[in-house]
Amino acid sequence: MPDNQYNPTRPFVFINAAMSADGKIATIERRQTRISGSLDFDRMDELRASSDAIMVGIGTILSDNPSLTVKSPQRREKRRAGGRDENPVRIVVDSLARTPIDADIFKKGDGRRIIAVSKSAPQERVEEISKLADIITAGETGVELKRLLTELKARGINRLMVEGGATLNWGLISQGLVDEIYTFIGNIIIGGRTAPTLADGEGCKGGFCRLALISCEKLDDGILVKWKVLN
Ligand SMILES: NC(=O)c1ccc[n+]([C@@H]2O[C@H](COP(=O)([O-])OP(=O)(O)OC[C@H]3O[C@@H](n4cnc5c(N)ncnc54)[C@H](O)[C@@H]3O)[C@@H](O)[C@H]2O)c1
Ligand SMILES: Nc1nc(=O)c(N)c(NC[C@H](O)[C@H](O)[C@H](O)COP(=O)(O)O)[nH]1
Repeated sequence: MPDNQYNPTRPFVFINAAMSADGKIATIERRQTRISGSLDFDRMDELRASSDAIMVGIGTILSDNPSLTVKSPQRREKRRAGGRDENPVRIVVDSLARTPIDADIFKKGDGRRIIAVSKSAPQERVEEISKLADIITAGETGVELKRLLTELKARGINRLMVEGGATLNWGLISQGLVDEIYTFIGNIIIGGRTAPTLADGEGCKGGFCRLALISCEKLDDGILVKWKVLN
């Protein structure tokens, strides 16, 4: 799998997501729904194990409370044998430092965590979280994603997996900061006008983000589609 080590300013960035046949990644209540089958979860685990870091938005932490750990003991062992932590660095884009201190990303698994905040984050929350994670401050009110990625590259992160959600995906795609997108499309319809999709945010007003198809294959009871982002 390619790494854009030729890009000196940011890591190779790919988004991995599961969506329903109607393009939703969760319900209107933003409740997590099982879309993937076991083969897709295993593929996702391999992607986690092959990445230097995994990034999510605070919305995903608050609704799903993911641990973002590598599940397979063999894959964790392989990472350790290669001199790396058994889990990739876990990163939350969290402008106001709202990540709960009892979140599973802190409670489960070994490895480093980074919480990316803005200058508007309350100081006492930042201090509390800094006991559990490194803090990167980038931006005045929201996290400046381009600056954050530059900082991550400087810290040795060359391959970054993004696991949503809809707002963070949009932020990265709309700023031309994504190299590839992998979507598992499952055999359910979720529906709902306000249910999150792969990319929400403001939406394109002109100039759409163009993609080139890398591959498309049947997996579990759905399909896995891989795209290269042309920008
Ligand atoms: N099916 C899947 O593969 C999958 C994966 C992850 C999440 N989800 C779903 O996505 C939903 C969460 O998505 P969401 O859109 O509510 O939240 P999100 O996870 O995308 O987090 C968005 C938040 O990140 C913060 N942020 C700071 N700076 C930002 C910037 N520059 N750009 C974008 N965001 C920035 C903001 O507080 C923003 O509200 C949940 O329902 C979850 O279940 C599904
Ligand atoms: N790939 C994927 N398929 C799904 O069917 C689904 N519902 C999610 N939802 C996103 C969720 O936030 C995480 O991807 C993990 O599924 C959480 O579990 P972890 O404790 O981190 O392993 N993701």
